[in-house]
Amino acid sequence: MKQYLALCQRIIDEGHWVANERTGKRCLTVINADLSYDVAANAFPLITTRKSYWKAAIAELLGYIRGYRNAADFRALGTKTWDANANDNAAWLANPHRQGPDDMGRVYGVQGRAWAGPDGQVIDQLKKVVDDLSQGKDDRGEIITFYNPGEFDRGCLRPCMHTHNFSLLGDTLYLTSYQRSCDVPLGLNFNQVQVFTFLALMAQICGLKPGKAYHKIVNAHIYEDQLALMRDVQLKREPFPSPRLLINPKIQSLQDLETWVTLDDFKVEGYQCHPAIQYPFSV
Ligand SMILES: Nc1nc(=O)c2c([nH]1)NC[C@@H]1CN(c3ccc(C(=O)N[C@@H](CCC(=O)O)C(=O)O)cc3)CN21
Ligand SMILES: O=c1ccn([C@H]2C[C@H](O)[C@@H](COP(=O)(O)O)O2)c(=O)[nH]1
Repeated sequence: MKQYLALCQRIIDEGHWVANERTGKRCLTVINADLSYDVAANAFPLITTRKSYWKAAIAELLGYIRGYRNAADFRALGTKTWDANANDNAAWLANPHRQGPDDMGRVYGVQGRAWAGPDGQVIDQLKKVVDDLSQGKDDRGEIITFYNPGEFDRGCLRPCMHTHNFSLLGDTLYLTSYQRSCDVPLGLNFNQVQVFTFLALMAQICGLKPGKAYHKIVNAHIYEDQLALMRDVQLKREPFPSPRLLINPKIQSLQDLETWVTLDDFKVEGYQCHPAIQYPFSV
């Protein structure tokens, strides 16, 4: 939690104002942030200086793991976070590749599970990594990347957290995740949960111990209409200790994640937080 607050404070102290054409808003911006999470110690990086809707963040992760491309499927899992990008973005609504209401296009999970190869083959990046790690193998290329410039025109948004690189040292699993663009008040609250949970889940289904997760962010920003709430409300609060994440131990395979797992299989223990803050969301 301290590293999150330190990043927010750094943006306020050192940030540069950058105009963003896509949203029409200005963002207070810094370049480069390195966060890390101790998954071995189960220090779940939930924001405590406001109420965090962590279940929605895990629902997003589950949707990516399942290769979903439709905001309705994400809603069925328990999150509305893709509704606006799928349905309220003028450029995407006018895009001939959009397949009707709620379609997000070939984003995140589609690239992770069904990357289109040059000869028509479908490449399942996640399954390759799970199969290798389950056999104790790390070929130094255990990478799942959603970043496919050849198909940017087929999706509603370019992936923000775009690459997850797993590593093995003995029977301990590590994760390094890369993010090109980060909405620190809203997105990072979710992305921290996702990096942590992705490592915890992969270790569990591959029969490994979780180690540390490293989260590398390039452009970290606060939108102009979020700034006062962050500076004058959230940053004035004292953080509480980290809670713990409990994952149903019956989750034992990728197939389990694809078929029966729901948000009821995740619990948070010891979460103490300050009241909710509603930050404006930019589409
Ligand atoms: N501008 C922007 N910021 C983002 O963080 C973001 C995007 N766009 N587009 C794609 C996804 C969608 N994400 C989202 C979307 C909405 C919330 C949000 O509204 N969160 C609220 C309430 C969540 C709830 O009630 O479930 C929050 O207070 O955290 C968070 C992340 C993250 N990504
Ligand atoms: O997982 C996510 C997804 C999105 N974001 C934020 C980062 C930016 O504020 C917007 C995306 O806009 P771009 O113009 O494509 O950079 O969404 C996030 O923080 N986390």
